[in-house]
Amino acid sequence: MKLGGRLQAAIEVLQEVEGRKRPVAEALKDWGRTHRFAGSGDRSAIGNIVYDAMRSRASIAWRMGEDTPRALAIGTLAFDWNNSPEQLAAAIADDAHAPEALNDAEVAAIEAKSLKDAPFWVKGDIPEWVEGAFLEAFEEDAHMEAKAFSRRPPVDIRVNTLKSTVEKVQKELSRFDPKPTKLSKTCLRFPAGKGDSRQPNIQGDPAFRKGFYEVQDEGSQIVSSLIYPRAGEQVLDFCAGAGGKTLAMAAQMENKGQIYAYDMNASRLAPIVDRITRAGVRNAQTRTPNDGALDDLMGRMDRVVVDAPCTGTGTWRRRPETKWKLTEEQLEKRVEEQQLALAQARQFVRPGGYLIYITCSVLAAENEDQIYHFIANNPDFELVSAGEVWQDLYGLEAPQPWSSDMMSVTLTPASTQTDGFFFSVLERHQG
Ligand SMILES: C[S@@+](CC[C@H](N)C(=O)[O-])C[C@H]1O[C@@H](n2cnc3c(N)ncnc32)[C@H](O)[C@@H]1O
Repeated sequence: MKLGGRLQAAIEVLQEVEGRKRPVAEALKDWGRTHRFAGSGDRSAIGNIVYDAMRSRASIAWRMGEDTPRALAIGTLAFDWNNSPEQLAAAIADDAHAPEALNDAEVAAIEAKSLKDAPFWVKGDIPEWVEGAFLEAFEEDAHMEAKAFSRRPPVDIRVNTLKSTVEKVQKELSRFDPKPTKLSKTCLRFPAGKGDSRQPNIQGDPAFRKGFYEVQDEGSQIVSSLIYPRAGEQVLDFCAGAGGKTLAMAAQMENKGQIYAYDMNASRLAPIVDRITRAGVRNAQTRTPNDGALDDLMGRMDRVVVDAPCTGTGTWRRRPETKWKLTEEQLEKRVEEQQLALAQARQFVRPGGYLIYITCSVLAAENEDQIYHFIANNPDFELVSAGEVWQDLYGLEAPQPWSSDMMSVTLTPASTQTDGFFFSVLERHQG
C-alpha cells in the first residue's frame, strides 16, 4: 500500500474508534482481518497514524479546525510526520485507494500550523478537565510534562536475572540494537521510531520463550526495585494482576523467601501461572480470591504491595485513546477502590513491616492525597521517605523523579523517560 491508501485506512480505523468507542488495538486488528491484502508493514504504518492521531488529538483538532477522523489523520501526517500540503496532495493523487483530495480549508489549516492562542490543555494534549491537576502538580514544568505524554513510547524489556544477564540478552537481540537505560539496571530499550517505522517483534524471539526477559516499561521496573524486597522476606502482592511486579520482585529476591500473588479478580491473575513457570520463579505462589484465602498471612508480611487500580494516566503514551475517554466519575470510582484496597491490605503488614502504595497515574487525587488520607485514618502507619531509597539505588547523577517533598516518588515521561508512576512506602509501627 502507498501513503494515500494507508491514510484512508487510518481514517476508517479512527471512525471505528470514535464512532463505536472501540479500543485502537481491537479496531486495528479487525481492519487487518477484513483487508487481507495489507501486509504487516502496512498494518504497522496504519497503526502508527492512528496512535499518533490519538496522542495529539486536541492539538491536531485545534489546528485543523475540526475533530473528525479525516482531520485527525491528515493532521497527523502533516504536523507529526512533517508532510507538506504538496506532498499530501501528491500522495492522494497518486493512489486509487486514497481519500478525497485536500480541500482549501485543509490546506490553509496545514499551512497556518499555529497553536499560539490555544489553551493549555490543547497545547499539552491532555483532557480539558485534567488541566488544573497538571498545572497544580507540575507548576512551571506542566507544559513539558503534559506534552511528553503525547510522544511515542519506546519498548522496554526487563532482563530476567534468574535466567540471563543484560549483556547476554543485548547480544541475543543485537539485530534490533537495544540499549541499556539510565536508571533500571535490568532494562534494555528499543527506542520509539518516527513516521512509519516498525517496532521489533521481541516476543517472537526464542529468548523470550525461554524466559530470559519480559516486556515491561522501565518505570514499572523502577518501582519494583524501590519496593526493595530482600531475599528471604515474606511479601504479599495484593493487587498482582498478571504479575508484572511479582516476577520482578522474585528476581530481586533471588528466588528466596515467598511472594504471595493475590488479586480480587481471578481472571486477571490467570496468566501469572505460565509467566512464573517461563521465568523460572520458584518463590511465588498464587492465592485466588475465596473466603479466607489470605487468613494465614494476617499480620505476618514484611512487605505488602498495593499496585492499585487507577486511571492509568501514566500509560497515556501507550493507550492514548484512554486519555480522551477518562471521566471525573471514573476518577472518583478509582479513588474509592484505592481506599478500599489500602484498608484491606494494611491488616497483613507485620509490626515494623511496610505497606507499599503504587499507581500508574500522575494525578494527586490518586497519589499524595490517598496517602495523606490513609495516614490520617491509620495512626499506626507512618510515611517513610521513598526519596531516600531512590538516592540509595540511583544516586544524584541519574535523572531525578518528580517529588513534592522527597517522601514519595513520581516518575513521568519528561523527568525519567518512563511511563508515569507514583510510589510511596508506609511503615507500620512496632507493637
Ligand atoms: C494496576 S493492576 C495490577 C498490575 C500488576 N501488579 C502488574 O504489575 O502487572 C490493579 C489490580 O488490582 C486489582 N484490585 C483492585 N482492587 C482490589 C482489591 N481490593 N483487592 C485485591 N485486588 C484488587 C484489580 O483486579 C487489578 O488486577
